[in-house]
Amino acid sequence: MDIKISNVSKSFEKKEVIKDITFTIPSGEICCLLGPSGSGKTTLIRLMIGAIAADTGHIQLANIKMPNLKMLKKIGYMPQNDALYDDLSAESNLRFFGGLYQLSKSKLEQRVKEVLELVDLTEHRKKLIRNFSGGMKKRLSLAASILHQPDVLFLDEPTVGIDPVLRRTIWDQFQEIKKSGTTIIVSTHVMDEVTECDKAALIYNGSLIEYDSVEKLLKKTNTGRVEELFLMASSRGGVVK
Ligand SMILES: Nc1ncnc2c1ncn2[C@@H]1O[C@H](COP(=O)(O)OP(=O)(O)OP(=O)(O)O)[C@@H](O)[C@H]1O
Repeated sequence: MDIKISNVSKSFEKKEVIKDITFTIPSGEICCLLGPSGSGKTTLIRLMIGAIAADTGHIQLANIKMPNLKMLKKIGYMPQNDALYDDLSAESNLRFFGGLYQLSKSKLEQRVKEVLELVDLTEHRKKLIRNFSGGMKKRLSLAASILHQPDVLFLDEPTVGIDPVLRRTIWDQFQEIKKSGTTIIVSTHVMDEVTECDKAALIYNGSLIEYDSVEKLLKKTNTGRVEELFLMASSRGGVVK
């Protein structure tokens, strides 16, 4: 499912936090959103999933204008802060989310089993979330976001607080999900994650300052190093043409 963002602007309390952004994410690609804290990445994701509406411009997922309730079943969203129920077990959390997506009972049980295996939490499925570590919560959030096999998956800083070994495992899972044709949008501050992506959108102070394949963006830098992309995203003046 491709995503077209056309001249989108959004203000909160008269402060414009997304400024006339236009770009298209092709179907089946992984696109990362890079930018310093407060640059507007989460707001852009919330606009794309239809959680909030743009003030001007529009967003289309597979040619359907957002927000659109019917699209919810096709979207997976892993928020920055885990939206899990502390007093429920891992599998009860998944069943709850599966109910929201209106999966049939048999499909739900099959998917709960599959996603728990994928994120390596099968043996912890009966544990309450309040007894989970941060990394386990992240993995369960990921499992919840892919339970209904979405066509497009939005991941807001999915590996914050996760050790490098687990991060590698999680990225292997993203690459597997991509192979099934799912489009993935991920916001990140982690250097090595950028090279896992097909394209990168550099966002600074609510504006899109660069959008291209990671390969081409790296060629535009002086050093060819990912660090420089972060510097580009952190300072408009740092853009190398
Ligand atoms: N609901 C809201 N009401 C008012 N201001 C908001 C709201 N949501 C976001 N903002 C403001 O919009 C700007 C962009 O925030 P956003 O969370 O999108 O940035 P971000 O790039 O995701 O940051 P981070 O990397 O720290 O998560 C910030 O100045 C933030 O304070």
